[in-house]
Amino acid sequence: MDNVVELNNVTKQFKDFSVTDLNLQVKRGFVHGFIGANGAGKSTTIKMMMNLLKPDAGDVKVFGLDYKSHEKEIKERIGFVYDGNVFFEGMNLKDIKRIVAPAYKHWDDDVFKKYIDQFELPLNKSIKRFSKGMQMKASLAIALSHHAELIIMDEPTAGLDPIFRRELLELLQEIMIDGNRTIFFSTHITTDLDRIADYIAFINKGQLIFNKTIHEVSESYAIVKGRKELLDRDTEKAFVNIHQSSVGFEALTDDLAGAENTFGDSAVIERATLEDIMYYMKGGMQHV
Ligand SMILES: Nc1ncnc2c1ncn2[C@@H]1O[C@H](COP(=O)(O)OP(=O)(O)OP(=O)(O)O)[C@@H](O)[C@H]1O
Repeated sequence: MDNVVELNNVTKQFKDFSVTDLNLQVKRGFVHGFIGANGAGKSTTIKMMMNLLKPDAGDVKVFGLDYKSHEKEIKERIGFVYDGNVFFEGMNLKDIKRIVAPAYKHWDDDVFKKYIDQFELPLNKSIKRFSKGMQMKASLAIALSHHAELIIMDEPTAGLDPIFRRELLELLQEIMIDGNRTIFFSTHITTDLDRIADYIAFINKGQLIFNKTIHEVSESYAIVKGRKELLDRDTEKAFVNIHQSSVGFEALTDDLAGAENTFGDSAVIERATLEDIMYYMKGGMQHV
């Protein structure tokens, strides 16, 4: 199984924040969700994947190639989707197509037309008058029209209404059917991932906490709830983080089987959602 993206020991240092020694592989043919709280380093990481930001150390490989000698080839094979000012402000989709199409070897006018119709996008309206959802659709239509093998999206569902969010997720599922495409997208709306992601990478304060299949995540992480007496030096080792009250505790474990062994029926053990994991990982020891 080959990796379409490989980040090896990647570090980027800003004044008050750093992404540190990041190792991340994205496998071909899967939907990979990238989660983390606000400011965790998702956009910074994605920008390094896109060569919009240079790492201070480590290396980035996309399709097994590096940007130094293969930038054009890599960019041709990636569709980068985000809602910001992707295009020149005053332009409409017709103008943009005229400029963008010749830049891609595999541009397909029929596919472009198909998505413009499907997304009900006006060709003659200035992009700056598009809503957030329309900008996202326009950006996605372009990525799909040049047959991008890897679609990278930075927060594609943020700020979208629930109906369009669901439509977008369905569309992403549809475009995965041929088996050769890969989607990597960041989000903090973790419920989106339950629907479509195969892999989840979780970044916290600039450090990668895990990169696992969604199945592995649900087989390893759990919330344990019980009486305070159950906690001692040994049993506490099972937990990533514990929230205590005067009588009881709730804690996150990354070793579901171990916790079941330790606590048996004396505690309530529930599968942890991605939101639970993000929440418990955010701080140090806390009290409820
Ligand atoms: N060019 C820059 N110079 C200095 N600091 C930066 C720069 N870009 C990002 N940062 C800082 O890096 C941190 C991580 O930002 P980043 O945008 O990667 O987070 P994020 O996980 O994408 O967050 P969000 O979900 O809020 O978009 C933030 O504290 C941000 O202020």
